[in-house]
Amino acid sequence: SSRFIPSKRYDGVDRNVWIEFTTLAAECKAVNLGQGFPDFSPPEHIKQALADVAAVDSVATYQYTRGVGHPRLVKTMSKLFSPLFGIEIDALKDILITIGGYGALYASISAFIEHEDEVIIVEPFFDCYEPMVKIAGGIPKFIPLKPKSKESAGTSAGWTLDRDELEKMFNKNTKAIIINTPNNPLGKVYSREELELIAEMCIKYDCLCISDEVYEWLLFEDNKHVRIASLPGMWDRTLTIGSAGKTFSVTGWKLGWAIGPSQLIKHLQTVWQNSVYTCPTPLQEAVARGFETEMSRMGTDESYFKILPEQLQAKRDRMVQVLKDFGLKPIIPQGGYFLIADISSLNVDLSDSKDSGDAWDYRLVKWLTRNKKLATIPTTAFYCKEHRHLTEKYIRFCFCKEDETIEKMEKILKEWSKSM
Ligand SMILES: Cc1ncc(COP(=O)(O)O)c(CNOCC(=O)O)c1O
Repeated sequence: SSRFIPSKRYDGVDRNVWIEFTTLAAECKAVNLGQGFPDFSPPEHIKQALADVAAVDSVATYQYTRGVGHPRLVKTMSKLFSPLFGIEIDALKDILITIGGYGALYASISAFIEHEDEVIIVEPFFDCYEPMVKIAGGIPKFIPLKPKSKESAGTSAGWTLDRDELEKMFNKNTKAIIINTPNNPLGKVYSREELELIAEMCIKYDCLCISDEVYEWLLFEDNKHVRIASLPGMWDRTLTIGSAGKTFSVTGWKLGWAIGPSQLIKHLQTVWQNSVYTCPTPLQEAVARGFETEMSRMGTDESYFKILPEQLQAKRDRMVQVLKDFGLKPIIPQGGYFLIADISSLNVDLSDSKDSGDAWDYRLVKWLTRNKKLATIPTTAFYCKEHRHLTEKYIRFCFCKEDETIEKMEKILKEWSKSM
């Protein structure tokens, strides 16, 4: 009956690109280069850690643990991350453990964004930032990364923010800016200089920085991950988002965190104790042991934080070659799980009326999934409506996949090029 009218705060955020395209990929039994999850196994030690935890019938791992973070996990994380942030991280006050990076984004935005607060979102952006800001009553303001020239368009490093354009976004109503490095879907890794510019604006306009760093270990070539929270004047105004899923290739464990100063984190802890309250104990215990193992092998050839990026870089290069051989123009990513490719050379007849209202890339991705059994993700999902024209001719590929999966993609494209 019309009596049960849903709360207005969720108006307009019902459509979700992950549900739409993951469902379609499954229905079509397509090769899934869409949703960002590894189709290969996690490192032995993290699997063993969960097995060890499950094998011991102890109250400590089958019942509730500390609501805002399992003691063993936050203690290990404060040891691991303090030198990386260049500050003494208090295990109990400066960390909130959440349900995935999503949960940390939700807690950060819910804790600090309210009616009429403006939040600057750098595009392309991980799609949940916009609805989370709107649900909190905030006003998202979008600024796109852009290639300065045709040549620089070919790598994610070439897509940058213009200083004047960025400064124009800030005003007295600006409450926060959300950045993501390494970026999804572009694969851009912000340089220290680029982060210093953003830091300068945050300090000048006295606003928060939410820095989504879930791909913090996945950098290629000699790219270095710079944590904006470690820059002068930024620790006190930055919430850094992390993900165990992306750190240990266990996306299904859905465990993440926010790291920041206690005067900010205490408000995220308030959001958490009034919403989800606590996260799964066994997974937190397993991730704690995973971090302990990695700390004991940091910087060695056995470090997963060395092995995984090397594996992904090789997969990236393989996929780039396959796409170039097929006449597409991939943007070479500096880090992360993804790349976007200019597919305007594909003159596919998309007169399929079913999806006529959608952007071109939405229709093309549906066509590819249905007709070529190749699942990808449209990049306009990572842009606001007004800026969709900037990347309507790009689609996103995930290369965090088994070599066999990339070979299947190669086969499909080779078959296709024969019939062209
Ligand atoms: C930038 C970013 N932040 C946060 C998250 C969420 O992390 P978690 O899975 O830990 O909640 C993700 C996970 N993305 O996976 C979906 C996809 O892009 O295919 C992410 O990419």
